[in-house]
Amino acid sequence: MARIAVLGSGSWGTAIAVMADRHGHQVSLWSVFPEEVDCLRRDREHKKLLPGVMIPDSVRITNDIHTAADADLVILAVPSFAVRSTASMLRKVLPDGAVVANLAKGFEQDGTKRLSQVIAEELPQVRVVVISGPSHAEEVSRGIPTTVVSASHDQEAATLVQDILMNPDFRVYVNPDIVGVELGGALKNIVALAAGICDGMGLGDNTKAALMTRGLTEIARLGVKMGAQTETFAGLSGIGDLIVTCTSMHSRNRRAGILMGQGVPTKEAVGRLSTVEGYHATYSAKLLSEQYQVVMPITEECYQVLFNNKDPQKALADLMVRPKCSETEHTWLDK
Ligand SMILES: NC(=O)C1=CN([C@@H]2O[C@H](COP(=O)(O)OP(=O)(O)OC[C@H]3O[C@@H](n4cnc5c(N)ncnc54)[C@H](O)[C@@H]3O)[C@@H](O)[C@H]2O)C=CC1
Ligand SMILES: O=C(CO)COP(=O)(O)O
Repeated sequence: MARIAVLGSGSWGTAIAVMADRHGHQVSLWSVFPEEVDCLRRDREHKKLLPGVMIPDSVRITNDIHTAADADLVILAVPSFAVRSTASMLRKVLPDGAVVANLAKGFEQDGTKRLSQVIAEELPQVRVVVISGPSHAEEVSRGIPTTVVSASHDQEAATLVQDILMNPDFRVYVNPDIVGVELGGALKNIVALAAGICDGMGLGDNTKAALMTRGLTEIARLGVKMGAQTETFAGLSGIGDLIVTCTSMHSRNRRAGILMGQGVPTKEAVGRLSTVEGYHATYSAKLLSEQYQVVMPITEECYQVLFNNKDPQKALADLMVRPKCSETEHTWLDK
């Protein structure tokens, strides 16, 4: 039995808390919002973000960040925009060597920092782990078999997360390639948005398969330039998460894309869902593609659609008539 502090009580935080409690751990679930804590304590259910999943009485719901102080494992489950502010609240709370596992998939908002870098800046005393992979909260909370990756520069910390969280419904692999695992999780959301747009436009399976495949190619191209291992993108946090997010109706990124493909303006579509990380990730990925001089045509077209009001039909047409190239040629336009 481990003491686990889950910070962030949206759909993913609640799902992980419920799963860990089911497997005998002592779990606390924290929210920065007193109103959210009140609702969760009253209903024992997150009616808005994870309806139908009861939170057992054994999960301690709290607004006190100090509950994280003596946890064996601290899990950050807030959206990427809130990772820095939440981590900074922990600065005086967590002891040296504490293990902090991040669940958010994205970048620092309006910037290019990976979230593990943000956490390390705010919490230099802790060991940072990233948990990523195909794992919709709606399924994990119900015990549907799921696999994820635990990645860290500190193998002992990655293995501790594996030891604590792994159970017969939730299989955890370790991977030392934190850069690749983190980038796969953050960048697949852009492709999921694009896949949703294609679905909303009524396009076919061929188009979606092409987007997913070429999307992964450009994710890996950027990732390798940033120091990731190519093989990681063929794993759970790469193609695995890309598949689930581009095909599942649980995905908020895909659902926002579907609305956009049906003609709903970008801001309205994104605003209708609770957290659409792909919107912000597109902005960050565009900056990264420029910084690392990597050609990312799907990201570029997504950026134009999301931030410059480009018609998705025109974006797709422009992708189809790009200059001829070889499928395996990765650097044909790189400087
Ligand atoms: N929902 C899912 O199935 C999965 C989500 N993720 C990632 O987990 C992260 C969190 O996503 P969800 O739980 O789905 O979001 P959500 O929209 O369901 O929940 C958001 C929660 O974050 C917290 N929060 C919001 N603003 C905050 C702030 N300023 N400071 C501190 N806490 C704040 C609140 O507790 C809120 O309920 C995202 O990066 C997402 O990509 C990753 C894998 C699966
Ligand atoms: O990352 C996820 C599943 O692995 C969740 O995807 P969405 O944020 O699109 O819902």
